[in-house]
Amino acid sequence: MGSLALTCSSPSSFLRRVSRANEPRFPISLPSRCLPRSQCSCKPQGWSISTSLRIGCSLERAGNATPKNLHVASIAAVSPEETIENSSLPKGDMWSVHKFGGTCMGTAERIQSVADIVLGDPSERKLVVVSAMSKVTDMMYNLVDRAQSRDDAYLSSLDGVYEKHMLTAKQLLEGDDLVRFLSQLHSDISNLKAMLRAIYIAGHATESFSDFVVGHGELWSAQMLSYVIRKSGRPCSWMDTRDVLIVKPTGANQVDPDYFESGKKLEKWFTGDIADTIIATGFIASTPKNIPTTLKRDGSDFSAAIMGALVKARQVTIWTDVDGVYSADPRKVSEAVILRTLSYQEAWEMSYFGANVLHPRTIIPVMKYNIPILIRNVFNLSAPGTMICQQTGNENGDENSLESCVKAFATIDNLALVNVEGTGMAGVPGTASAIFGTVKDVGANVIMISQASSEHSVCFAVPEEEVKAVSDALESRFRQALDAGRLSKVEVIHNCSILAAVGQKMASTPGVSATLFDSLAKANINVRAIAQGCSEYNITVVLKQENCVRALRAAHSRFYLSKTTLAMGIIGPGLIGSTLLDQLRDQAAVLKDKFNIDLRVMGITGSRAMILSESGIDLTRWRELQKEKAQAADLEKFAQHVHENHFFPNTVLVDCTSDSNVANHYYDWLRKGIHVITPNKKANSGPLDRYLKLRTLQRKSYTHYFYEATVGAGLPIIGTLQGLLETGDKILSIEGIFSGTLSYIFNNFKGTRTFSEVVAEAKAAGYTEPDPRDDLSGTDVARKVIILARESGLKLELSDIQIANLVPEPLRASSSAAEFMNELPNFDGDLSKQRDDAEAAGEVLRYVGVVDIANEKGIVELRRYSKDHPFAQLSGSDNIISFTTMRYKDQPLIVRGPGAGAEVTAGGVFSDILRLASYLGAPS
Ligand SMILES: NC(=O)C1=CN([C@@H]2O[C@H](COP(=O)(O)OP(=O)(O)OC[C@H]3O[C@@H](n4cnc5c(N)ncnc54)[C@H](O)[C@@H]3O)[C@@H](O)[C@H]2O)C=CC1
Ligand SMILES: N[C@@H](CC=O)C(=O)O
Ligand code: NA
Repeated sequence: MGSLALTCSSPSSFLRRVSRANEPRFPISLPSRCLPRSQCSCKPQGWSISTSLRIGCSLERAGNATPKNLHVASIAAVSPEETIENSSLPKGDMWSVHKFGGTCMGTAERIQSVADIVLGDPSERKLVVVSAMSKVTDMMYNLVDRAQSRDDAYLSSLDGVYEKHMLTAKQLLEGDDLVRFLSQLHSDISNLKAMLRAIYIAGHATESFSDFVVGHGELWSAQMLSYVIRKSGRPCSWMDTRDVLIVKPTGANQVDPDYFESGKKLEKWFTGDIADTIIATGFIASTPKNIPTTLKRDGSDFSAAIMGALVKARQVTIWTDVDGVYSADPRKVSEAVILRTLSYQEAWEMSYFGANVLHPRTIIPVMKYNIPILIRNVFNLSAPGTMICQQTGNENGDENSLESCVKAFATIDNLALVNVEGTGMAGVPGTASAIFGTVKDVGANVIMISQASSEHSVCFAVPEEEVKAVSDALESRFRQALDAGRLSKVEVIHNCSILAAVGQKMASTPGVSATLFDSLAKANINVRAIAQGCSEYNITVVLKQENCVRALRAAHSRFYLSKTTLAMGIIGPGLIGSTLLDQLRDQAAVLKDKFNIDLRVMGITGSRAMILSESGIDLTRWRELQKEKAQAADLEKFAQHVHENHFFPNTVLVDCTSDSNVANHYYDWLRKGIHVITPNKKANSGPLDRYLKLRTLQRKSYTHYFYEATVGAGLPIIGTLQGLLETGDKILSIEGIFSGTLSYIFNNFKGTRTFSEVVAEAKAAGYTEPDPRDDLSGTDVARKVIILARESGLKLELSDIQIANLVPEPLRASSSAAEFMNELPNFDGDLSKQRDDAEAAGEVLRYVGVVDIANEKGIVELRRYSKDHPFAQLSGSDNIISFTTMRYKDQPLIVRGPGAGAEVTAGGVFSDILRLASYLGAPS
């Protein structure tokens, strides 16, 4: 204790300060009035007046004398800012402050790397703040805990602490340096042993005892590093920040720096012979009474920021083990990116929301002086890091783009929402105060608050573990109001999370919240509460915890990447499914690069085996993987994996089977927010009530169900019909050749060819259903007729359709498709005769389906058409569908083209997938 503080803003605070700073060691008497500065002649016995830039005088203690009395010459009004402004620190070269955390100081090699970083940049003066070696602070706290619980193991733990530093020092130092360090270490350990023994006997450690013990980690790490730097020839001083940093406890495990006192102490410290490189201890400081204390947990960053402010550093660099601040927690969002810049406010908001950035209190000291903080990775020097600074200009490119105004997303889990509701709250002053007063009385921390201006309800979030006490207290506080009905309820919604979008420019950019909520709606996520302060640095939404990661991914991808990501599960890798997978493989890169659409197949399941992936199956190898890595198929597990266990917010299951059991799941999937795309006709042509339930659900949710390929494969049949209906046209009838298989068969069933021969050809070409009897029986066409009839508003069941069945009666019960194909040649005669009769009349046979809207019926039959009719002109597997409507009455609207086959069908499914992507926000 060498100097007294004589500056303050008022005589009374001066009195407090001097007496606090000096009692009980330096009893002083003070004049009732101070003289003007020019008249100062104070020189109490045993003290000298030292030069000071700030005030008329400050006093230095000479020798061991204690001042008998003290005459204060002047009192200047000096704020802490001025204190720092006028600091008499070495002027000229700028200082930069660097802080290396415990991980950076974890081993001898790492300490050496830190030294190399410091030595590698001779450009300016450096004040390097270091943490204890990793885990040491925990070890030290553990020592205290053990000692006060009278556990003898504190002694062996202390040996462990000694051992760790001794071994590290031996790896780093040699000769006199090593001897000096080890002797200091030894002496510190002996003192600690005595102190811990006292704690052991007392069975209790005061906070200052405990702070004194734990602070040793920093003392040792700082000394070791300074020896290492000196060893390389660079002059280096080391600073025990307990000699410099003065902090005042504020309760709640926090301290406030006393810049004024600290500035003075620092100034004093600099009067010695100080090198241009200083290694300082993080975390530790002294109280105004000179008692060792700490800046509390994670205090080294704070130390660096305070030192930065005290020396008016050009920059404070926080060295850590990540490349910088991410746009979202990279463990939850694989696409999270490192942010190049953040404003102080943004960094502040991010830290509040639990992002591992900086403690908000670290930002305060540097923000005051506009000192930038750079976060850098000690293990990756090539990464530029994240700069936290005052932001004015257009740091991220396009000032007005949504991407640049939302910087990052953060989440807080394990919250509960409390909703206090009732008509008796509106217009009653004091209700909010009574509610939050009650919450305060149980000591709960309110994380966010939302109240609509109708004032009928107040809702707020508190940590889950505090909600029981809060709701009990509210119920008891408002018992009378609840009984009288003025309050209707105190409701608790458990298992909630907060998602916050953070960004300073949100304040001036319209559409940010619309985009955020749109992304959540599209991911089928329900928002329970919303809060946005006037500062608009963040928009906070509360949602169920189980949706939180998906919400985070949806919002992040929508804003940050502006990329539409879709997690897909492919069910039924048969002809269509495998062709689709190959098309996806060939097109994925183009979609990603040119259209910003990222499609990931997270799983493929057949009826017996499935393969799953966390980040997307390599589609160049999916067939091999199916052999090597497959597990037993389980559709529930499959859907759950694709939906939940991935990094993408939007999920689509693509059903490429013809299985009605798979179709039975659509309702449940849509309800869970899983989009469904399919060429499988079973859902839309199955039981009418199931169909209507499914479509009702689809219409009222944001979840999509697309099935273009169920009719006419890739031809735009469903889309055309929907377009006509949605724009107000009225459908009169739909008539056409809906079966690629039957079109192919009758287009080629000419001359002397047999029916069975042409059927085999259609099957080989991939036009038929898995069992060709579905085509020949007319069932497949009837299903398409039903699909179009229902789409047009008719409520028909499959059994309502009259169908001409082409499967010979005896083969309808054949056990397999293969057996049927074997037997079919035996029944060629009948159809050959029908064909020959038609040909003789100048006509052709065509298998057609009709939706007759006026008569509310569907027909599927084999008809004869003259050779110049459009239906007679088809080739290959062409479908032809003619829509007669009020607008297209005289000339029907006709869609024609190949309506079956692997490529065109898979292409139709693929285009549904892209339609979904564009509904979800991909550029159209
Ligand atoms: N082939 C075509 O030209 C067209 C076909 N479609 C429809 O596409 C769908 C697929 O047809 P294809 O690929 O030709 O049939 P496919 O028989 O070649 O493929 C179906 C696949 O689904 C698998 N599967 C069956 N049940 C399953 C289950 N419960 N779980 C998982 N996998 C299961 C089968 O093992 C098979 O791999 C059918 O619904 C069909 O109606 C639609 C338009 C045109
Ligand atoms: N088997 C069907 C194909 C798809 O629906 C057909 O032949 O048209
Ligand atoms: Na189609």
